[in-house]
Amino acid sequence: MADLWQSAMDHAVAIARKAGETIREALLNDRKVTTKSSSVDLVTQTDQKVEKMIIQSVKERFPAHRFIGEESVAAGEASNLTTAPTWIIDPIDGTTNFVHAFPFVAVSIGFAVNSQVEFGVVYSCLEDKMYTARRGKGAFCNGEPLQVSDQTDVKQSIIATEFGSSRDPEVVENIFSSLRKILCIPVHGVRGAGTAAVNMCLVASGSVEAYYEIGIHVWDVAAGSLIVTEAGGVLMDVEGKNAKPWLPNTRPVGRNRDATGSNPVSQATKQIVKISKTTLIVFFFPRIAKGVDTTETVHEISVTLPRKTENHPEF
Ligand SMILES: O=P(O)(O)O[C@H]1[C@H](O)[C@@H](O)[C@H](O)[C@@H](O)[C@@H]1O
Ligand SMILES: [Mg+2]
Repeated sequence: MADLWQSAMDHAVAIARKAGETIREALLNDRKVTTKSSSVDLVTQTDQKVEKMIIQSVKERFPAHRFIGEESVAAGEASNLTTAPTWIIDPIDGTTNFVHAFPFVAVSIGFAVNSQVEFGVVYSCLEDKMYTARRGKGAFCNGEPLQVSDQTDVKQSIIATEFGSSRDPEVVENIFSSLRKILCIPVHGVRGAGTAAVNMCLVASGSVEAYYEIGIHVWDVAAGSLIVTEAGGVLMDVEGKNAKPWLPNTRPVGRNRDATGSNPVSQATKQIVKISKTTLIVFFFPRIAKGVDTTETVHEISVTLPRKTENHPEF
């Protein structure tokens, strides 16, 4: 049977490549930087230009499709995922890298129908690496199949993470408290490419065993989530259930907090230490909405294990 979404996926790959060219050209010129939610949450005209270019081109080809784009949401558009075919776009994932010419910058395009990601495309444009995944058909980098690491000892692992763009002391404290616990497992190392999408592709490639981040958006992870799962990884929430990080507002953090009266980040870290004996991890803390304190809105943790399992271990 013909694949209903293959032509959309082909279009996503082509437009991501074109966007990458625009980004590479822009790197040769001055980059005008402004800020969004904080003084370290950067945006450039290239982010906006690339997003417009992608949306325009998709609209011409697929006029009924919908969009959630990082810069459109920043400009005031709603970030609602319905059952309709929806393109979830981060035109430049790793804007801070782009501003500083740090060499990991990605175009991330996820495509969801009925709240399920059908394909994901992450183009790491300075490395010229095109990561793709189609639901049920595997994950690839430049056409080569991807497989997550088969390492099962967290003490032999590299964990990827990012520090995010909040400098709120409580958020920073949470980040360091998690990091300290992870380093002291101990793990071989902690790394960060500066882009959530590339970090997830590094999990899919088996270059790092796990990735976690506090305060992430749907456009950062929509494409990467499918690339990870199609490469054999798993996304899990705090309770060890399959997480769907592309769905906003799945579980308010307030409940996690209220349940135990303690910080969800340290709870999560305890669980990681628990599960680290047999598994490796990715966990996210998606932000629910703009302008809401991350420490209050941390609501979900996803975990990636090196091997896909139907029944996740009990935590
Ligand atoms: O570069 P953008 O698209 O702003 O995405 C970044 C995200 O906002 C940060 O929280 C993360 O730390 C980065 O890894 C993302 O890539
Ligand atoms: Mg971005």
